[in-house]
Amino acid sequence: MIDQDPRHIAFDILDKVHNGAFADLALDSALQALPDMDVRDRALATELVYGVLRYRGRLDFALQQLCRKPLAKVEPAVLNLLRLGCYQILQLDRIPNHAAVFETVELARRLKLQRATGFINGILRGLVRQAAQLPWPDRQRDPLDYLEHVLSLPRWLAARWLDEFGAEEACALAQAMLKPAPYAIRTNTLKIQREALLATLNASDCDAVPTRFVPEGIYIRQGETRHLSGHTEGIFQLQDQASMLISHLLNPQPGERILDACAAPGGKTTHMAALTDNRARIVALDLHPQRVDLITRGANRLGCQGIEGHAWDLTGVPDFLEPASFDRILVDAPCSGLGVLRRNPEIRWRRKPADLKEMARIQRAILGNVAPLLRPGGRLVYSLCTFSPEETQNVIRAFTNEHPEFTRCDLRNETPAAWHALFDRQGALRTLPQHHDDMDAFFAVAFEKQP
Ligand SMILES: C[S@@+](CC[C@H](N)C(=O)[O-])C[C@H]1O[C@@H](n2cnc3c(N)ncnc32)[C@H](O)[C@@H]1O
Repeated sequence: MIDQDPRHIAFDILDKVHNGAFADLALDSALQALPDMDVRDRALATELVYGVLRYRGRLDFALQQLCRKPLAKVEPAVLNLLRLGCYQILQLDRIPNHAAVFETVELARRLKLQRATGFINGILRGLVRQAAQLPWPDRQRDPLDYLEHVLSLPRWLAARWLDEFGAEEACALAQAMLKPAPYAIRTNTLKIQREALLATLNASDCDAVPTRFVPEGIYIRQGETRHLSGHTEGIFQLQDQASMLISHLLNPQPGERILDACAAPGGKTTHMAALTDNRARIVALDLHPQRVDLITRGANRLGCQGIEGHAWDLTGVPDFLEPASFDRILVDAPCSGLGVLRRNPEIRWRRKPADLKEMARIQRAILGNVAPLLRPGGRLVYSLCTFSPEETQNVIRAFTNEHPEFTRCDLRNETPAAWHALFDRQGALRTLPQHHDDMDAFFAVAFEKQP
């Protein structure tokens, strides 16, 4: 029988993440394999995985106060056990400290790490004794240390955010990125209207409210939707509100030919199909063939038509597509993902400073290769779930220098006044969770090609 202990499952997932897996995918597949697992145990396993990954910086600071050798020298499995125990002691009120210590040591035994049980027991018991006296850095005196050790950012990222936003904003952003992401869904307007879906959800166990900006968005404040038949029937799609804004900014129209350049898993492709009432022809490209399959499957579930998927690496010229043959192009580019740390908490530990320049290089190549495909007078939207200057303003500057036929649009001129707080002074979209209805941090800019 597979072990249904939530701490054991959390440990396994953290181990997989340490070896390169994505936490959300690894956790989903582990929990799917255990359909009979108690709902509270599933919630605890999820909380432990996401909590340890989000708070790792804070946990490691606390553990280092109790551990004589540098944590980097502790073997990874033992360190993950320590983090699991530490998270329960420092962050979870509902678990008594003695239970957190006992369960962690027991788990070490079950994992055949007997040799480390004394070490783990000593550190966690020391932590329980000293938790109230840990020397946390002071936010006013040392914001960089505070961002690193209290708000759990790797030091290079803490230093960047401090530089980009100033201490107060950097702390507000880092604090927001420690919270669980909101549970947002997009009404599939091909099948149902938002009011009707809200009524259905609220008549079940959910507490559902409309999103503030996007007309088809819904926040589920409490309850689950996965078990509802509506998911398999395709009446909604899990999607963040910021991500839903992007297809609106492209503004696709029925009868048009649209390129979704980096389309998988298809959240925005299927949204565009819905916005055009299935009357646009959408070419959806992605690097990985198996990810193109996700677009097709999503489109089938949601009843979307007119979508044609192809695998293509857009750092090369897509010579199978006619120049000037698209009315609109969306480049929802691969990026550093720093705007979605709440959803993919392992990203904060995986990203390295050099990644930002490398992502920018790919983004510039993709934009350069799709530019000739847009017809004169057509519209291109470049969007990202990040906000680093390398991937935003630097890429845009390089693109407009190399392509003077593209002019930037001020998105405030074409969107409802209620949305204007979402745009910067140049009219680019810049959402931040601490300011904008708890949305993910997205960036988007629109261009028009000279007629
Ligand atoms: C931000 S995700 C797209 C999300 C998608 N637009 C949605 O809303 O569901 C970026 C996508 O770009 C794809 N990608 C990465 N490198 C690429 C390349 N060189 N050419 C084409 N697609 C690429 C990735 O596989 C990934 O699916």
